[in-house]
Amino acid sequence: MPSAVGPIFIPTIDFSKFTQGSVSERAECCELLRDSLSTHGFARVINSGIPDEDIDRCFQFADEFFQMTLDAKQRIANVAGPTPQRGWSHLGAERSSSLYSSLVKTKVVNQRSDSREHWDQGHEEDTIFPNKWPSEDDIIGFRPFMQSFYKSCEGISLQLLEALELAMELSPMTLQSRIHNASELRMNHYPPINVKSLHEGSISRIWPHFDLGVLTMLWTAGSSGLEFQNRLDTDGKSFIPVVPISQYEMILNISETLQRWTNDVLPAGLHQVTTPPNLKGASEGVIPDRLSIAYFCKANRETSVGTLPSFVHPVEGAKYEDITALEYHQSRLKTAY
Ligand SMILES: O=C(O)CCC(=O)C(=O)O
Ligand SMILES: [Fe+2]
Repeated sequence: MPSAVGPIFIPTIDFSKFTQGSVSERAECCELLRDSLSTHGFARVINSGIPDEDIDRCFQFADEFFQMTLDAKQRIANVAGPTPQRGWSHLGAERSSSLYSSLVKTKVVNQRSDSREHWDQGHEEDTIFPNKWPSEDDIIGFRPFMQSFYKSCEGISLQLLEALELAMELSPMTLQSRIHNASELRMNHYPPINVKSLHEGSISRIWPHFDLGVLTMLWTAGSSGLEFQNRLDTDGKSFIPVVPISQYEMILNISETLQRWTNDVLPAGLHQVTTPPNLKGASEGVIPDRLSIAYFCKANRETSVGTLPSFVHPVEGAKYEDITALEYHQSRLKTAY
């Protein structure tokens, strides 16, 4: 089912064709996924396999979480720095613009901040970087629900990787076997903001950036503002607004690790959250609150994020050196604080 995104058509991919379809539907789904991801850096997916009511519930919890008192949030504050993020990060804590400028080695534009607070959660069995849970008195039922939502996302992310392995004719488990315990679930809250403040240029909801992991699965409850770099544009300066066709649509993007593993065959999708299309030309007005949920499927910490043997170019070799995922993430994250 094609859907319009500005002048560019991005197919909406029905993932149930992969999980429940015939042999030919499965193959077609894998190809659509690979083509959308390799052309645009992202794909639009429906019927991901997460029940709609769980997505609704997760957004309700996100709403409750960010409405907790400042004290309750501060008790579970993330310690800013290069270690995997856990707990609550205050408005503007992470600077996505520095994350990007450090990668492409452009000069950091000072004072560019993100008008966003967020919550990060790791794998339950991660004893090195344990989760920081709010108390049951502050938010009832949050922990068991979020633990089970994380597990559902983990299962879907492995199915998506399996589909990519098939589409790219990789040996089974090439990608899946490299994922274990380091993925992260994030909830973002963007408070209401004046259009004027966004247009002025020092604040964005989130500045253009790449995610660090392998793949990101994102839900935005149908709200707009998310944009991906338009790669079909010759100077690469324009962005494609992504307005979901339903509140359950999942936006899938390629992140830095998969770009490295595939030696740039699947380049990461540059994205940002900014003024929604209907307010682009406005000089006045307030953009309402926005919530999003992102599951960052990440490589196992000890796994190399260097080019995988099957992607090493026969003449030019590997573009990306062997370095563990933990070292890589830490070197990247320290630029964002
Ligand atoms: O809120 C969104 O739509 C995108 C969030 C995002 O890019 C991120 O958390 O890395
Ligand atoms: Fe992102």
